[in-house]
Amino acid sequence: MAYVIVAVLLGPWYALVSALLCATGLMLSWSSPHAYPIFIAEALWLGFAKRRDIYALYAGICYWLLLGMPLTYLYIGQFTDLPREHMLFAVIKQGVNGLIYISLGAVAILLVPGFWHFKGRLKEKRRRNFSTQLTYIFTLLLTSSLLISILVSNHFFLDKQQVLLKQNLQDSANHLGQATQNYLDNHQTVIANAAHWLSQTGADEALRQQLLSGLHDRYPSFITMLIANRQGQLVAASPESHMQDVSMRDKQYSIQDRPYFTEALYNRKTYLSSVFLGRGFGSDPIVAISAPFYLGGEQQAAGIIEGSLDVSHFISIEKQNIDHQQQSIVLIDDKHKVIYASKPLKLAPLSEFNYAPSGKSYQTKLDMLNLEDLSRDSPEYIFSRHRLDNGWQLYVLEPFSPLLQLAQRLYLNTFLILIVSLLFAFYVTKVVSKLLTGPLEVIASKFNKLNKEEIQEQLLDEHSPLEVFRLYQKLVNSKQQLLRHQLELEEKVAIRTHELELANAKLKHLAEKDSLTGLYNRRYAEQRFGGIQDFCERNDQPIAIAILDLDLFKQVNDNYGHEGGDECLRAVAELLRHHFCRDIDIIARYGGEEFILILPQCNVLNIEEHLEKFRVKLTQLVITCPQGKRSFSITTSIGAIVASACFSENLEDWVRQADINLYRAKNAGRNRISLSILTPATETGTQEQI
Ligand SMILES: Nc1nc2c(ncn2[C@@H]2O[C@H](COP(=O)(O)OP(=O)(O)OP(=O)(O)O)[C@@H](O)[C@H]2O)c(=O)[nH]1
Repeated sequence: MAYVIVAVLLGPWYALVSALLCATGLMLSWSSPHAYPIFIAEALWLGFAKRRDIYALYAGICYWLLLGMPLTYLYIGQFTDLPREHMLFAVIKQGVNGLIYISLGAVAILLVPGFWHFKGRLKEKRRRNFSTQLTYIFTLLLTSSLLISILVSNHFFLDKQQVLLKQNLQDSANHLGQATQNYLDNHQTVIANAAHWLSQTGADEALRQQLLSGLHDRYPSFITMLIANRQGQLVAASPESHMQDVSMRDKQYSIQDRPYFTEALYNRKTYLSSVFLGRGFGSDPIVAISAPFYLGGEQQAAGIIEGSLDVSHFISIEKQNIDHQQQSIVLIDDKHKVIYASKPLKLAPLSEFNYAPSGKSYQTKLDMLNLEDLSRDSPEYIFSRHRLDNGWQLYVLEPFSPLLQLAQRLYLNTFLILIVSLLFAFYVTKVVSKLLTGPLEVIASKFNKLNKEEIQEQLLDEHSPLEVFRLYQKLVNSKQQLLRHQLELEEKVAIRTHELELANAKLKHLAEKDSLTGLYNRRYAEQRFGGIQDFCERNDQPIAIAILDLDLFKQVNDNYGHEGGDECLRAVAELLRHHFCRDIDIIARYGGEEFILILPQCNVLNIEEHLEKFRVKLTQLVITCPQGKRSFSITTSIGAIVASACFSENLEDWVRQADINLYRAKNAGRNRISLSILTPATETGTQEQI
């Protein structure tokens, strides 16, 4: 968890250091270096995944499936003694463990305040959509809670199974141990009673044989029985045929060297031997029970009676364990030699009972052993033992593999449940996020192009959450208000624009026109002349410029007042507008009682006539003074020139020439026209007047 958190918060290189420390700790605790490659690779993987802004859990799942589990498999196969059939389990367990600590680390990161997050080397953070975020959080919580709950319940279940198993084994060991004890005690009592009976009945050999055969019939667990005298010579045997076999084979046959003989005779007690191979009557593994008998009140024993227990008869003990058929038993004597062992164990009687303690690789408190040397494929057993009064031990063994298989099944189920749950989580989250974000997306897309009519329509269906519906209503209200404001604004702008246009027109009028006469002013005439001259020059056309100066205007003012003068100026202007009515002509008030006419593209031949007509019209014009209703007329002197447009681009040059003519006209007696047509020769300096 430590290096998962470091990888996500601080990036791959800090994670590498952290994983080194963590793996060292694990190595010291497990004495296994496998943590180094697996966890260092994992830390780097998670760190680099973070740089690509991949969620830790998704990166972790990929790591364990693609690298972590294969690496674990290789490691277990190469460097451990784990039986092959448990490898898959170990690999899955490691993968599940990996997912647990990654998901816990990822949950912890969710709780870490934002300012701890390392952003220095991070590539630009992608903005994730709601569905992706929801899927991750849902998957993370599901994975961590599911894994923890399943593993905790598995743990308790397996723990309970182990306790039950241990208890069963203990019960079986106690029960079967007690049964073995009773079995031995019974047979020892039989031999002791027989010895007592021999002591009572005296030395009649025929009677002894009869007793022995009768006893043997009643206790078939004895494979053979015998009675020997103090010298170790047989006096009776059962089956009786053994007696003839022995006497025929060796007249001097004696059992003096047998422990069951010496122990019983000299120590004068009922004796139970360890397991040994019989000789004389056969060569079966047997346990001898012997007891001394006495004759005629002698202190010394007169001989012994002995019964050889057939060790295979201990199967009767095993049969008592009918309820636990999976359990096996091993009965060993005080020298650790096998007296009896259940068939599946394949332990021969008299073999050394060697076993190695095992189970270190499993987290279990059960007592476990391995019957052979701890090698890969040797079966492991859980065991319990019972010590008998004579030092013998009864082991009850149960194979460990069913419990292990149960644990494996649980882990495999956990793994499968996890995968199914993840798929389910993806599906559910998609549905949920669609339920949540669908209406928002509809609102977002529709509001983009929403107009007033569309707002009235109901866009959201009845499944949309209340909060989203309220948001929708607020947006609709806002949009309606906005549209209202927009309309009001548009109206205001239209009014303002109209006012502005009027003001502009007024300004333009003021800037271009003469307020008294309504004609263009001098400034306008000067501005326009450049364009007109340029146009005519390119088309090689002449321009006529005429300056009109009203004659003796001062007298008009004097005689009729300024109102009369102004009215006169307005009347002249009106007449000018009517007479020079071509669109391209420019008529402007040049100053005081002076007017200028700019007449482009004029006909040189009839321009004078045109001016003359105006002059005559003016003389005929009757001007009525607004005050006093007196009428008068006026004349004008006109100085004009006609020249090619290339004469000059400055109006002043043209006006200067026209002024000269005006001066001439004034001097010549006023009310006349003085016109010059400037030819190229005259344009350079001299004038030619026509
Ligand atoms: N009423 C009125 N008089 C103006 C206006 N502008 C100039 N005047 C007068 O026009 C008169 C021009 O007189 P002058 O320049 O002496 O010339 P004139 O009396 O016309 O004599 P000649 O030009 O030599 O024929 C002056 O008395 C100016 O006051 C105007 O806008 N209105």
